[in-house]
Amino acid sequence: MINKQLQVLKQQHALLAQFIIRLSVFYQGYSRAIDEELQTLRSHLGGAANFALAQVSINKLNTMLQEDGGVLRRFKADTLQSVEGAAKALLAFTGQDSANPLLINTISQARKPAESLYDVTQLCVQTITLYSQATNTLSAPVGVAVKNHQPNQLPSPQKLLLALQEELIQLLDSYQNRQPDNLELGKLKQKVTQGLSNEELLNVCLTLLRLIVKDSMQEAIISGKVIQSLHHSLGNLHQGLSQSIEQAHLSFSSREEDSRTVRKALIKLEREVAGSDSFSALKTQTQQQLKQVDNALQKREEKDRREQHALTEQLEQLKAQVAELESKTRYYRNRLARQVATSQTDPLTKLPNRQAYNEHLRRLLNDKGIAEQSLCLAVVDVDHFKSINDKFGHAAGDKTLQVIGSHLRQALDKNDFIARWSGEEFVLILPGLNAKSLKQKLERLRTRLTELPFKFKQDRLTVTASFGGTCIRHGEDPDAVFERADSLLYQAKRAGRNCVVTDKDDV
Ligand SMILES: Nc1nc2c(ncn2[C@@H]2O[C@H](COP(=O)(O)OP(=O)(O)OP(=O)(O)O)[C@@H](O)[C@H]2O)c(=O)[nH]1
Repeated sequence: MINKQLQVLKQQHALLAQFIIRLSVFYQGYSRAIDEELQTLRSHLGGAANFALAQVSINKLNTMLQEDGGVLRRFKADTLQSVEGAAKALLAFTGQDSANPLLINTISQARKPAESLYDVTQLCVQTITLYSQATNTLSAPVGVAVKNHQPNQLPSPQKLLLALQEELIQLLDSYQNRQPDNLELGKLKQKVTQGLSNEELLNVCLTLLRLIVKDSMQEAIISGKVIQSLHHSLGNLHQGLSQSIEQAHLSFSSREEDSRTVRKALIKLEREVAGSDSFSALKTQTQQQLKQVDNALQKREEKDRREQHALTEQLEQLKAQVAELESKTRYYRNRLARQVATSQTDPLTKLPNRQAYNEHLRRLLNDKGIAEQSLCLAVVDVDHFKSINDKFGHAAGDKTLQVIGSHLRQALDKNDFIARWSGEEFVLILPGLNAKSLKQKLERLRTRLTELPFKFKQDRLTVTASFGGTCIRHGEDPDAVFERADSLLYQAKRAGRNCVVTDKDDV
């Protein structure tokens, strides 16, 4: 019986020793004091076991674990709070899509009390993953960064870089349009579209800036020359006119002088007639005086002829100078008109650009007649456009944009306005519509677009677009209207694309 009891005790002792070894392995490295105490306990229980000392050691361990339990609970709560804070900061800083399941899961888990340390560790790992996703997105080259369509939730640095990229492409396009043989511009555009690191992007900005400065200097020199030449022509014209006026004065004085001579001869004749008593003497004197008058009149006639000739010549000269001036101002006016047209036209699609859109909308809003009727705005964005570029090349993408742009323009009414906003995005200004007719009109445009027969290499493809449309409210800021239309477009994208979302739609 005692043997059996001894046997059981030995087994329990071995089990306890094994448990303590496992516990030591588990806790190894957690706390030096606990590590050492567990080692002491193991030595008390090994060989000829000393249970009294083992009990002392167990009591010490008990107290240590109790204290550590409290520390651990506080640590767990603090860590959960930090994880939640970090996830929220991540959301606010990078504007990560709030629909990101990992982010939502992390925030909601961090709000609950953790069951174990493993939960906390897992949460920390999740948060680190989110951070690394965010830093990857932020440091991705601009061209390959995925465009987030929710305008208000775009990560700000990324939003900035995308906007910069779009601006650069537009600028490069307009310069390429003016300087089609400039190979450097072509290369720069290719680089920007393919995606650049921040440093490369800065270099492109710098190159473009130099180009713009050079161009403006040239423009200034040309304008200076034109103004100088206009000034010169005006000077000539002024001189010619002054000469004509001076000539007219001289001619007037000389005419007066001649008239005086004739008048004198006539008075003299009159006196001689009155004082003469001999008919033959009177005849002789009269003949002499008349000869003098005739001479004076002949001289006058001759002078008149000369003056007439000089005047005609001067007038011819003035006419030529005025014609030259006219042609110079016409040239300069046309040049300016061309510059304005170029600066307001998108070089790829030949549609009005963003600047033209801003001016057109401002004009409409200031025009009382139009402002009183309903004015609507729509933003159109080609769906999955990137995949066209990726599959068929950038040139095919360009062609697609040209076809879509010209198709949309043709499908619009006379008073409607279309501009290329940027990339694959167009903006429409549609007067005289209400919410219902706006929706119908956009639906018609959307359907007609899907019917366009696109052929890429051998593939026949349907290209679709998403539409966001809204009516301008009285006195509303144009930027706010655009933002609203853009966020409706975003809803259309989220609803699966190839659809129209207007103000009162529930998606
Ligand atoms: N060929 C060409 N591509 C352009 C031009 N401007 C912008 N892009 C490209 O258009 C693509 C737009 O891609 P995303 O913003 O991801 O949009 P998407 O692929 O249309 O997708 P969703 O809008 O979400 O349906 C980017 O790859 C740009 O590089 C351009 O003038 N010509």
